[in-house]
Amino acid sequence: MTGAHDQPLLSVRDLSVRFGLKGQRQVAAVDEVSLDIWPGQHVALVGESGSGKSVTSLAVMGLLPDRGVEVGGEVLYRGEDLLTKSPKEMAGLRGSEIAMVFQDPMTSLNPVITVGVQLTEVLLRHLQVSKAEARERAVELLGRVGIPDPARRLREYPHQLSGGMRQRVLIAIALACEPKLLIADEPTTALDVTIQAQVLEVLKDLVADTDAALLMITHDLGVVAGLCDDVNVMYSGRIVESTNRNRLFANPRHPYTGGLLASIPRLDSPRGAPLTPIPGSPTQTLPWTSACAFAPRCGNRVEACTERAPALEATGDRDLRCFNPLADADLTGAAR
Ligand SMILES: Nc1ncnc2c1ncn2[C@@H]1O[C@H](COP(=O)(O)OP(=O)(O)OP(=O)(O)O)[C@@H](O)[C@H]1O
Repeated sequence: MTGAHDQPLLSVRDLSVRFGLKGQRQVAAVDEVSLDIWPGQHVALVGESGSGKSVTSLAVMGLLPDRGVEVGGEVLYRGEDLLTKSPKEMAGLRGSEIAMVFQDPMTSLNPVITVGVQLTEVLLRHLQVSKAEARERAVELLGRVGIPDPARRLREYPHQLSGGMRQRVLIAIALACEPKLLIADEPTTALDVTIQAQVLEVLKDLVADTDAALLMITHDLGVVAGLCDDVNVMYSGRIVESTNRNRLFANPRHPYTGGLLASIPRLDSPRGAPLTPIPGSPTQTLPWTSACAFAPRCGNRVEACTERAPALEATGDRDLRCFNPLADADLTGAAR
């Protein structure tokens, strides 16, 4: 593997993940997904529940189940395809090169092992350090993620910590070995709104301190705003719009992106102004094979949308999968 900055750190090429046995009905959870993350870059994968974000991250981490799943395409990490690595090789990369923070700290942390043991375990497995050095580093890490009295907290069990603290512990564990790539899957969804902001701040600082690249997986474009350089919007397993954050926020072109943006609360909107939800639900999708999956919910729908699938096309300042995109800064087109 090379360490050069002349290639993306992670390059996902035409990834597809199908659940179900061959020859039987298969569900395409992820299809035609391509994205690049350069060293130190922060990239978001955004979409509603069930759009395939988590499955994409599990494929990158080599954590999909062995059976009943068919994975296609390439996941190039520093130019080497992770999909061809053995489970042992992937276990070696996880934690040291690529780490992940999951949504729910209660299920990611082992409830019967102290926080200290869980944190030092990672350090001992991946770094050439003694037990005493690992403990010292664990105390330092807990301090860095803003946990008061870290030496005492190390002796505690996950249930003795608040939700926000548990999520900070998970961030500390993920960044313990200074991975080059951190994948954060809805890291603040399970937390109260005020705690969410604090935890995001901790994550942002630590990622910046360690110069890690970040893949942020979220349904919330608000989370993306202060954190990510590039944004990939996913709908029903495919990327529908992909561009730089500022362009996406100033001028969403896919009606689904427009809908996502219109549904986040804004500080500059008048008091009491209603939010505009995207009509329908993600269950109202059409198969991508013969239509645009978003068509049943789309206010910009034209005839072609239910006749054939739009391809993801480079349109100058972004990649877009849409027959009738929104005009400049038109946020109203998504809601009918
Ligand atoms: N083990 C599995 N077997 C069958 N289908 C699965 C499996 N895991 C996920 N799926 C399906 O894949 C699709 C994408 O799921 P995924 O969890 O990636 O969505 P998501 O966008 O991350 O949503 P959420 O935010 O709710 O986790 C869904 O339709 C889901 O039902």
